[in-house]
Amino acid sequence: MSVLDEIVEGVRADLAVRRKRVPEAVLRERAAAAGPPVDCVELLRAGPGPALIAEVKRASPSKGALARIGAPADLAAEYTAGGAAAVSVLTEQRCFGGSLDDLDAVRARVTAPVLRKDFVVGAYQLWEARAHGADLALLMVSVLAQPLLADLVALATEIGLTPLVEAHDEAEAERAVAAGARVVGINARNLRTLEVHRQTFARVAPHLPDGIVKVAESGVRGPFDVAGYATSGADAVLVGEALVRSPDPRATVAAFLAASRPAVVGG
Ligand SMILES: O=C(O)c1ccccc1NCC(=O)[C@H](O)[C@H](O)COP(=O)(O)O
Repeated sequence: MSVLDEIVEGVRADLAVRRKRVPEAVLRERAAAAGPPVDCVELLRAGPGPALIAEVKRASPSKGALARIGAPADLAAEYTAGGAAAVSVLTEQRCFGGSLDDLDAVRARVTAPVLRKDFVVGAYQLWEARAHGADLALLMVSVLAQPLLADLVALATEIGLTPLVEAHDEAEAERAVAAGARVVGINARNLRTLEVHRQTFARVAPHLPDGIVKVAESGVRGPFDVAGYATSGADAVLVGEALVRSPDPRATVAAFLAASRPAVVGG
């Protein structure tokens, strides 16, 4: 069984417990009462350089524990003070140490759009995301059969979430677009081997039609990697580890953004 298969198996088990505790009908009511979501499509490509999506990530299967994040809301506030356009919150518990409590805390603190980053396998988790105030939700092509992927893209959009549809290669990128995605993430991390190949974005992005918002995900170690993704045409870059390990996340976000902005002549 691959790492991804193991993660998804755990997600399904945890989901079964939550479904019993909180019926979908309750989530739907809470989703209706949640604040209005932000349409993130335009926001992510507002430019001049790529937008930065800063991630609250406590741990990962590839690296184990990454950072003690006592107050995810404080971290998110530092991210947005540094210029992050959106905050990603990993809510998967077993491998990433995240939770819906983290999502709630971040939502309550920042006005920037919040991405629920998890391994979504069905509609329940989208209702959950909206009920907890998320504006975006991750959908992974590698986890979902095509008809379900298309259904979830449609449902997410209908209930006010912007789906960030994640692909790892050209075939998955094609499936993301066919499913109706307007925002496609290209993840440099092979989720079966956990190896990171930063050149994946430059290879796959040109296969996406104009008008699709292109998000480069994973593998940023420093400003040079953000600049590299910008040069390859990324509208947005999603960064986790480098930010949660930083002693000054606000300054690191600002430095990453500065590295990818076109120089201002005479400014
Ligand atoms: O991060 C992992 O090890 C990982 C393993 C298996 C599935 C998903 C995983 N990460 C999720 C992500 O996509 C990243 O958290 C995100 O792109 C940020 O990556 P990074 O900046 O490299 O922390």
